[in-house]
Amino acid sequence: EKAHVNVVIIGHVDSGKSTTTGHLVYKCGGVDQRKLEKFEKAAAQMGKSSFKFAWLLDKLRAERERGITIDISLLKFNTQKYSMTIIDAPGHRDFIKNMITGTSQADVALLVVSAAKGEYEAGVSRSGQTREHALLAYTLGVKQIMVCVNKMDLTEPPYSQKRYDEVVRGVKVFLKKIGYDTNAVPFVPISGWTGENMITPTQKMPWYQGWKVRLREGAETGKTLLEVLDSIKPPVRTINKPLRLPLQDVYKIGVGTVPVGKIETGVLKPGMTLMFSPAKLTAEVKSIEMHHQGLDTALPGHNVGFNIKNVSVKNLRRGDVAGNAQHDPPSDVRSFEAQVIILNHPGKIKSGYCPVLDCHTAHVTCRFAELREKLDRRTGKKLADDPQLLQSGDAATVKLVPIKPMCVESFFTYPPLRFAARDLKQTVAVGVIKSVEKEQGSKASQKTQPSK
Ligand SMILES: Nc1nc2c(ncn2[C@@H]2O[C@H](COP(=O)(O)OP(=O)(O)OP(=O)(O)O)[C@@H](O)[C@H]2O)c(=O)[nH]1
Repeated sequence: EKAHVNVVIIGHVDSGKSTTTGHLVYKCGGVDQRKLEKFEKAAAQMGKSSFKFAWLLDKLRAERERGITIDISLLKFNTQKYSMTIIDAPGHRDFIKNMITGTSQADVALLVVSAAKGEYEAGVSRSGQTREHALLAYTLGVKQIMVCVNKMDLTEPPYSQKRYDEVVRGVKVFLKKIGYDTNAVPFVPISGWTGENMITPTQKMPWYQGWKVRLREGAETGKTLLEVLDSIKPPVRTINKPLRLPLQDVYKIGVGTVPVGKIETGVLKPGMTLMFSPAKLTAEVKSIEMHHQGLDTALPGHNVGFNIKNVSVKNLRRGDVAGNAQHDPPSDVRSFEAQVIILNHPGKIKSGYCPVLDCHTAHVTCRFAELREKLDRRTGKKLADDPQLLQSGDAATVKLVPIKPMCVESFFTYPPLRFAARDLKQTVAVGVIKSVEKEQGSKASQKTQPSK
């Protein structure tokens, strides 16, 4: 079986995320041929002069949202080495909440940047989303990123090396500032629309020698996007940890209740008794499904749906976390200590500030109960105790208190669980949780430093 990778597609509005993704899914995809033919026919009947990949993706999204199937596998494609599930991340500002939820589940990010005249500039401008998405991805722990420089057919002149170099230079500068090792970040010039360098190499950009082309001795062109995706490092899965499965959604299918989500740590098996937090419910797993197939064992990274007994769909919701009732079950927290970086806040933040926290799949308002330490953003060293105020650019250790029950874990014990704080329709802070004070009063704390 191929290793499983979750990839989040990020980038400015209209950079071509849907087109590029639709193209990959169409050519390498997890969609069966009959369905594709149906869509192609429908497109032709609607008088579309050509088959649009973005349109295909919309249709697939709609099918998924109708909730007939219990998993979210429709947006899936295969490279030679990996089975990739695409996590949707709409580029519109108001949808950034979804993007955070998506990113917090991703193993790798694919940043789509348009090279078309004016579009690259808009994307990296102050109001553009290119930087914000990349910064969020990094802070939420997605340390592998690849960049496709899209719409190369629209540069002036078309397929311009000069324009490509300009875009790569600009993107490298801000990726480096964010913290990415830009020597390890592949860049691929593509057209998601006409297909150059997506699946097959092109002669239209002979100047493109690609990323680590030495791996392909004698190659005349660089790696295609598909080859680059194939060359990512497989994600490290925390299989030996207790189970943590944040719920993405809960469906009622027939008489059953079917929660859906991605396993972050541990293993899920039929017959297991689960504990849900903060719902404080237990239930037995009847069956597990992924990509329409039954599973005996589901592992970290798997996006699964599972059938449970004797729990009504009303009692569970997105943001709940499932764990093994017999092995360090999840529990809600009274408070937690977090290391945060303030990104965008027009004024000063004082204790008592209440943004909404997006952590794994939960969205819960949390109070900045105490500002404990101000830190050096780069080194993490303490600059001052008990700061009165925090503002954009500051890093700090704070105590947070959720205003309603919420299950979170320390980043050190459960690295995939990261968070972002939102207010005023923007991301005001991002961070990792250092320790939690569980509802029963037991304090779980780790003194180690966050791994980079
Ligand atoms: N010529 C050309 N057009 C493209 C290319 N990629 C995307 N487009 C067009 O650019 C527009 C935006 O593409 P989308 O794929 O919808 O962009 P998106 O990033 O998913 O947009 P949002 O979901 O709104 O953030 C559409 O009209 C596409 O047909 C490309 O490589 N070449």
